[in-house]
Amino acid sequence: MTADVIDGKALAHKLRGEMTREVSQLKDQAIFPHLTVIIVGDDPASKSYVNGKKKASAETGISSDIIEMPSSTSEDKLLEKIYELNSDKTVHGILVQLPLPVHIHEQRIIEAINPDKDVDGFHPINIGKMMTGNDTFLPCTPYGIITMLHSYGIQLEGKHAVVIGRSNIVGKPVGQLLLNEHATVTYCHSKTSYLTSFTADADILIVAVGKPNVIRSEHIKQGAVIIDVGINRLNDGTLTGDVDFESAAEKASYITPVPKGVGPMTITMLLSNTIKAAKGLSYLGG
Ligand SMILES: Nc1nc(=O)c2c([nH]1)NC[C@@H]1CN(c3ccc(C(=O)N[C@@H](CCC(=O)O)C(=O)O)cc3)C=[N+]21
Repeated sequence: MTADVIDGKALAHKLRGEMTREVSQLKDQAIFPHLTVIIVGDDPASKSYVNGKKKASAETGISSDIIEMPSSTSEDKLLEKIYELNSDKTVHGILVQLPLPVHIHEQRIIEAINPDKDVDGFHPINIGKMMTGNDTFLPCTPYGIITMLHSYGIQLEGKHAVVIGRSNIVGKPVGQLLLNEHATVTYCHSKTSYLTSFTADADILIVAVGKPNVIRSEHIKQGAVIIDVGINRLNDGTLTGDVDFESAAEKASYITPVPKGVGPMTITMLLSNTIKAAKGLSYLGG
């Protein structure tokens, strides 16, 4: 068997086309969706992601601005900026690019963002709503993964979904969303013993480790769906995932590539959340 390749880029393109039409309708009602991205420091990878977000926003008719702050910025200074954006009625979405410099307490920053503008879906109020299955801003990468699976008609109900990785931005929330879709979910991580005993039973395998080639053909079940969330930049500049694509594709039924898999979907769901914010989702009003 050779897997069907899930084309995240093409799906992202299609969804962005639909969003472009929605944004233009909002503009007719004098609503101008606007996203503000804050980037602290000058990590080249972060800068490149932020530029991707700006470009995708512009293509969809969403205006955006990037606030660049030096890596020496104090936590108080960053909080002040967030409070200012929280009360700015022209700003619908606020995204603080992660990771932040070590002297800034990440959780304190996330909690300072108005949950109604939290287009990353990282605020504890929004995480709580996601966990209880209520309408909210879903974290972009997990939301993109679920959207991909739905769009390819992949059944989740009753399936064994195995998530490798337990970060707050990918592993934990993607497992929760799969559970909400009635999958049976197993979380694996760096301390898991006998990893292959779990991966070999996975109908759906989500790999979010951050190391190339951690999953290969021998880890997976015939016909499994493989979602590769890894983004690893090799010394020669090429981008690669966490999965050995060639060998895994021989056994899988579906597989996502890197690049052009999960990455473009992440940005697309950020745009979707920004549109939702502009339409005025209220965490009190529901
Ligand atoms: N507050 C916050 N929110 C985030 O959503 C967030 C973040 N911080 N920090 C970093 C990660 C990473 N991330 C990516 C988004 C798109 C691609 C993407 O589009 N990748 C392209 C390739 C891009 C390239 O070639 O560099 C692809 O996979 O095809 C990658 C990575 C969002 N993140």
